[in-house]
Amino acid sequence: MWSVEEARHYDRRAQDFGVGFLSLMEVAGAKAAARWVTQLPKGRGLVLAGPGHNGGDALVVARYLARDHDTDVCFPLVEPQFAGAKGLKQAAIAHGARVVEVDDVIPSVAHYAWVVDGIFGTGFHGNLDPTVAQIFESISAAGTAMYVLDILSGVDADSGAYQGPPLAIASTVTFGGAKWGHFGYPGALYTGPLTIADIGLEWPTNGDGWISPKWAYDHRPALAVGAHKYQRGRVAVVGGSVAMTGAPVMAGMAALRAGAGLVQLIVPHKARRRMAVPEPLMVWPSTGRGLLTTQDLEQLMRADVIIFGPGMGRETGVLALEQVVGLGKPLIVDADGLYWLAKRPDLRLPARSLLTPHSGEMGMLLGISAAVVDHNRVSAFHQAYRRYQTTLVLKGLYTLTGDAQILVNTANTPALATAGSGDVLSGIVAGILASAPQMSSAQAAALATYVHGWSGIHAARHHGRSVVATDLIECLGQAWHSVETEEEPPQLPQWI
Ligand SMILES: NC(=O)C1=CN([C@@H]2O[C@H](COP(=O)(O)OP(=O)(O)OC[C@H]3O[C@@H](n4cnc5c(N)ncnc54)[C@H](OP(=O)(O)O)[C@@H]3O)[C@@H](O)[C@H]2O)[C@@H](O)CC1
Ligand SMILES: [K+]
Repeated sequence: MWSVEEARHYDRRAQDFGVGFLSLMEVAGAKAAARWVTQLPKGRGLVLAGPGHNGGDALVVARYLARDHDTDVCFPLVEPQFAGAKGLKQAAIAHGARVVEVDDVIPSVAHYAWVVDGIFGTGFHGNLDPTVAQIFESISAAGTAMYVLDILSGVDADSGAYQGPPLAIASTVTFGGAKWGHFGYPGALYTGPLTIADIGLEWPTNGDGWISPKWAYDHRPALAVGAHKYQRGRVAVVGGSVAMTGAPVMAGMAALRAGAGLVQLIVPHKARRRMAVPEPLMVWPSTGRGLLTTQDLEQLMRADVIIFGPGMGRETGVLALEQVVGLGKPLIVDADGLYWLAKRPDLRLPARSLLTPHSGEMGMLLGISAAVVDHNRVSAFHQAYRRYQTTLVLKGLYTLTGDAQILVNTANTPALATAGSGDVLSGIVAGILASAPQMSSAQAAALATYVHGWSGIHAARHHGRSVVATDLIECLGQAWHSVETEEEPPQLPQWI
């Protein structure tokens, strides 16, 4: 995973070794063209080439595609200026590409069967140029399939910010490494299936990346053979309120299915009376009214991992949070627990703890809006890590997990955006942490997020658009199977 600065760094390193940018561009363009040549829709296509190196990639692509497809090339701004660009243009023409004027293209964009976007890549900054915006509006209206070089023009490659119209992206081929913008908002919506072309640059060493099937397989905890339920790890869920009785139950059931040997819910006694508790869960009604009693704390001392927050509500909680932190057990602060933590950012969480916010809760933790979080999720993540010094899971279309190093979850599906889904996730993390004492919270966070995503994928296969959170719990067995068999999630980026 690369920032723009890192992409430039590896680019410069290649030049230092004497690998010129024209050779890099040639490999990049040739690999992108090879990826697309057999999958392009039938009919004449348009290659849009910008003023920089992204435009150079586009000229290489045009040369390869023109041999099999009717290919027009248009320069919406100016032709690429770098040394050698004229030659690339002439070569594309010699292979059959036709250069067309932008004024002729704008009214006729709808006639093209496909469009290659090589206007801007990592060098984009500021606002989308009006001419480009106009072309994109026409492509958007026509719904034409777009094939993107590196990253969609107008998307900030570091954050994923994008102001242009919605476009149908058939494929993105990026070079050397994926960029954060491919997984940000709304950039992730305009990436489509992502392919990373190895163009001979060095491998990134920053440790950021995504969760691959092999990573998940290698990190799955082994079931302790012959262990009894106490040895498989004990989870306590502190949460629930009269209005929200389901959340701790879902977290608890998910923890069991994720590997915990025993799960106990610690809920207000008034809430207990309204709860339907499945048999495998134990319940401890608390009479503490916002403060945990000595007996509650005795119960909690027996747990290996504590989840704090599901269904807790926002009437009381800050004192109980202080008490739970004081126990020194690995703590998963979720849902309303995060609301209370935001009021006490000075609290230092015990080792192996983690926070599982969505954008809104992350905003609360940082004192900013959800929109500001989503504007640059990676930056918000780093900021929260600096402030709370603990492992984080920032939930979303592409969930980010980790600490100083971030892993992106690739087993994601829109089906996960349903009430209770977060409770299931915190249960899975707790189940993994409790049953695998050797595992770090960052590893458990990544694995849990991946398993949760797979549950969503399986649940969506069974229930289509009607997935509810309890389906995610039902599908956990299949999710673990996908981990065991190293199945590839549908959105996994591919290397070529
Ligand atoms: N990493 C690697 O090793 C490899 C990278 N490769 C490729 O290089 C790409 C990066 O190339 P790049 O640096 O030339 O930047 P690119 O995105 O083409 O655009 C810069 C041009 O756009 C202009 N411009 C910017 N914003 C604008 C705006 N709002 N409105 C109008 N104009 C605007 C900007 O103008 P300026 O900032 O100078 O004013 C400049 O002229 C990368 O994405 C990949 O495709 C491959 O070749 C293989 C090796
Ligand atoms: K592009």
